[in-house]
Amino acid sequence: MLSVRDLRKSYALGGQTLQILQGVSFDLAAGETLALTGESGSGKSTILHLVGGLDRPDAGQVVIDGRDIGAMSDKQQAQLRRTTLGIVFQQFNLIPSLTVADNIAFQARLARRHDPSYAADLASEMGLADQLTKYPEQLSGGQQQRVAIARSLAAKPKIILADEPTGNLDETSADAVMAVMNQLVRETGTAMLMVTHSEKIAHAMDRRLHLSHGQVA
Ligand SMILES: Nc1ncnc2c1ncn2[C@@H]1O[C@H](COP(=O)(O)OP(=O)(O)OP(=O)(O)O)[C@@H](O)[C@H]1O
Repeated sequence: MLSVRDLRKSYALGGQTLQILQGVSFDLAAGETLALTGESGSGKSTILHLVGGLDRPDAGQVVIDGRDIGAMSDKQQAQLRRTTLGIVFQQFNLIPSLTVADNIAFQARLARRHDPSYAADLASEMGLADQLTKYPEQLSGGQQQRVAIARSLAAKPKIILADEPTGNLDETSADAVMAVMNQLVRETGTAMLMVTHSEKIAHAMDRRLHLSHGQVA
């Protein structure tokens, strides 16, 4: 479902070059869940951005569902993101002028896969049933995070890319949200690549990829 080969990425900072990824390779099978761990600054979010086509690598290859994203235009990558990927990043990127219900449906509508009853079920499993007519600014950070998770799942993607999706939640809510995410990805055969600092969450996933010094340790 996802194949990453020899991915390299550096950033220029104040006349210096920071080598962040120095040849990272891994695969993610359909339906598999993979935890991405490593110390702060090790390049975990950078990998998610490169896999999601939000940034381009210096070298290396990302193949999603058989398609090499490096060979695609920005427009083609955006199309692939809409149809194949569910993205939950640290900034939730909710649309302020849309209600919670419309935010949850947003990506599914773009992908022409909006299923109102599935979206409503997701909202209630995420504890958002009473929030559907509110706007993002009226929600807490943890509620906004759950809207972003529900939005990514509602579009029934093949792969979910998630960057610490429960980072803003207390432990009980985080456990509940992770349980729903794990159950749904298993039921629907969705693959998931998730950055986490939590041992408990990493442990509950099929496999772990630990980054250290720019490489898979
Ligand atoms: N656009 C950028 N320009 C310069 N440096 C950057 C840029 N984006 C990331 N970096 C640097 O690259 C390194 C890796 O960042 P990244 O966000 O991928 O780490 P991370 O493992 O996700 O960290 P955390 O666990 O703290 O979220 C960091 O040192 C960061 O400062």
